[in-house]
Amino acid sequence: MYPLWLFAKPPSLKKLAYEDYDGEGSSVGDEDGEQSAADPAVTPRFAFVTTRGENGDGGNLWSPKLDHGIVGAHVNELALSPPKAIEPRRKRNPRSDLGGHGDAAPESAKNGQSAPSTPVRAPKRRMTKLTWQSRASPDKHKSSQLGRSPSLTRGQFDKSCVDAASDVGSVKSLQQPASSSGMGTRDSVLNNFKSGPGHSQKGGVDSMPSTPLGSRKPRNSELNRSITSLGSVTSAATPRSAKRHGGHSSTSNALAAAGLMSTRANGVRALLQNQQADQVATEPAQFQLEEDPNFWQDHSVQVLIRTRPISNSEASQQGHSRCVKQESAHTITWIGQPEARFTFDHVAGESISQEELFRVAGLPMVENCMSGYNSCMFAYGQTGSGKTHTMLGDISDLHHQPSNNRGMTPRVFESLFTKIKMAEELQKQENLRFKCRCFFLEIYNEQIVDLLEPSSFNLQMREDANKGVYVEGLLEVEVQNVQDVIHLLLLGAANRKVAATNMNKESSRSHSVFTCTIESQWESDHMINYRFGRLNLVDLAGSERQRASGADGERLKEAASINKSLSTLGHI
Ligand SMILES: Nc1ncnc2c1ncn2[C@@H]1O[C@H](COP(=O)(O)OP(=O)(O)OP(=O)(O)O)[C@@H](O)[C@H]1O
Repeated sequence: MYPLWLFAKPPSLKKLAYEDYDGEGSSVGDEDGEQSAADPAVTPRFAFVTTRGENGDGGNLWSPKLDHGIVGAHVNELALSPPKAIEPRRKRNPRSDLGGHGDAAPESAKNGQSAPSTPVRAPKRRMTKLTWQSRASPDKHKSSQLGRSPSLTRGQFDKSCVDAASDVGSVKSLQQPASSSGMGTRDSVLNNFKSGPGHSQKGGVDSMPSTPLGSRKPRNSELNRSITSLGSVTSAATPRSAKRHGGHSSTSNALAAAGLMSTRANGVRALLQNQQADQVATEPAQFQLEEDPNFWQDHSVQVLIRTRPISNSEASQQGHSRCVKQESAHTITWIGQPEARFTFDHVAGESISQEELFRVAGLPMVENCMSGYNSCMFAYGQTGSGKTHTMLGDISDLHHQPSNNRGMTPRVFESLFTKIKMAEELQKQENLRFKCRCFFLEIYNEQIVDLLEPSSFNLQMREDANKGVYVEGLLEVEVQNVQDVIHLLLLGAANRKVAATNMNKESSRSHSVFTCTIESQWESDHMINYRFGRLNLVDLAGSERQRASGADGERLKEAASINKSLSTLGHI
């Protein structure tokens, strides 16, 4: 099951919302049936969501249809973080906290089997951190009457959390069949949802009306059209009424902002006339991202939204004013009509540095992987929103003069090898040794290509009783230090398919996956102990609308493949 997410599309906010409305766990779409939803079958641990700081045709959140509440988000990055489906770290043997090497694991663990000595418990399931709140909606009353909560839930990810319960320290555990965590999990998620907004740990659902589920069933046409062309994420999440009356906002310049929104809905025009828009400072308020280790221990999956700054060209075309404002470290508000507030686990403002982001999202993953937990971080979002910037960043001179703009991946490995060195030093007497192996692949036009050996293309995925799901013929390289990883990153980045589009002059045309298997062994009580953890860093290709990106010919074919595979993510 593990690699399936490579082809998958993280659920948009809309999908998350509709998933709960639907209440059946089946695929759903909007009235155009362009998008589907299902639980992602991976064990995502941390989710990024980033947004373009641009307010043109490809906005990032959709204006809600009043009687549906929130529709969706063109969420830009989803990255996943450490599994918490396991015994809380604070209860473990102190030695394991140094690198997680205190638990005696049997010899059988060597071949990728879980160490039975590690207790596993179901993860704490929590309600949404993705919520939507309507304020100053002229139809607020109507909305309540309809009894549809506009709140969003990230409950789908909870399934992954439960899956994560079984992936303690082993590759094998990642390979469970999807069915092993099927409806029961979803049911629990829905039950949680049904139990009301009070279960939300953070976020603005308090004022939400209670929500009867199942108010929206998927139609056949919706299901059939779930595989969509590029840009459908936006259009799928745009209410039909908005589409009908929307269109390009001629005055979208005024809304250029680091934000999440649809510029296609009437609300945008209304917004332009709204004096509130003037209140939005050109310089957004800044909030500190929380570095709260306990939070990570208690929650398996996190969604972080990152807003990128407006680029010079956007500023010259659209101006500097913003249409969203950040109200806290967890909420971001679109100042439209109706005003809409979105809540995430973390909101990273446009001023956040790569270093800060790494400390919040990357560091916990490193620690987790060293302790034998599988972790995954992936970036999802619209083209040009900053996924590659976040995941890879500036890796031009990493050997000699690392740039402050280097992204998550190089930082994760810098930290990993520093920690490995320390742990090996600390547990010298136990003869602790780490071994790391990496592969780097891309999925381009629905084909798997080895980025470290580009002559190997159209690689096949296989399933094996021992190895689980794997890509046949993929080169896996042992790395001993951060320089080795940098070498692989540079090699892979050079081989990755990139092309210029109207929306991004270096647009990734493929999904890339950098995976490192971290294996450790040490001796204690006359036994050899083994531990495995896997770290997946994924930079998905961006969703785009053909009209906005200007893709044609080969670019258009790529775009269709990208969108198809992103949509497929929703089926897993
Ligand atoms: N947080 C940021 N700060 C400064 N510049 C950024 C930031 N995020 C993105 N950018 C810049 O925006 C441009 C587009 O970013 P990037 O290529 O990472 O987008 P993307 O989401 O990966 O797009 P695609 O899906 O088309 O590959 C790049 O020039 C990048 O340097």
